[in-house]
Amino acid sequence: MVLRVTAVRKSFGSREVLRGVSFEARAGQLVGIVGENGAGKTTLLRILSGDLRPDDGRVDLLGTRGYCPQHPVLDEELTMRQHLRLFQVAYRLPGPGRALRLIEGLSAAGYLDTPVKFLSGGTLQKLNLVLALMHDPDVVLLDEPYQGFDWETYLRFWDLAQELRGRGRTVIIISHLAHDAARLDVLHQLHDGVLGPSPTADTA
Ligand SMILES: Nc1ncnc2c1ncn2[C@@H]1O[C@H](COP(=O)(O)OP(=O)(O)OP(=O)(O)O)[C@@H](O)[C@H]1O
Repeated sequence: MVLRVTAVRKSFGSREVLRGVSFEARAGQLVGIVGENGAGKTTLLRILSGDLRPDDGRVDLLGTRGYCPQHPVLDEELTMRQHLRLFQVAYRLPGPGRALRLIEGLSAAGYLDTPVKFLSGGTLQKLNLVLALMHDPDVVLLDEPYQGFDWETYLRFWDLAQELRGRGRTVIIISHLAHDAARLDVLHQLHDGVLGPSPTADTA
């Protein structure tokens, strides 16, 4: 098991958002987590990424992780290429090759030298996604990764997800839409602070 989440609890003040979330994911699995607005999906993903500590419970994760947050954390003044360089150093990668191939695959190479403040929402999201994938992590945590993508890019995203899966990566995708169920191996629904099978999932 690459990822094991056991009885994770998290409250904000008196609001109990996660009330004992448990699930497991294997290498080469595409796992979806859906739930209504405010259900706690982002909170759960932040805990999996190590960005937020749970009040109780544990997360066991083998290998490296890549996190694509819902709201990109980028420097407005820097270009795409400068961001890739910063993350290349942070991840200790020998070169930008994989990042540039990902950018190319998402049809964003034309914006490499554009400062982030001038990028469209969809292009910004492409950069956000590439920063999570460029070190080819074992576990990929994606918070609504295709928001703002046009249809072509949305399809390319799913090709990319399948490619990661084929190479044994574990991909956790948060969405508030259940219509991607058929593309996933497992679909969980976060409801009332716990995970259950989604009523629309038939692929588990
Ligand atoms: N840092 C925080 N401080 C206080 N409350 C928070 C904090 N982060 C999240 N919450 C609350 O926790 C609840 C779950 O929020 P979260 O963002 O995890 O939901 P979500 O399922 O991702 O929602 P959406 O689909 O709208 O993105 C919400 O009621 C939110 O207001």
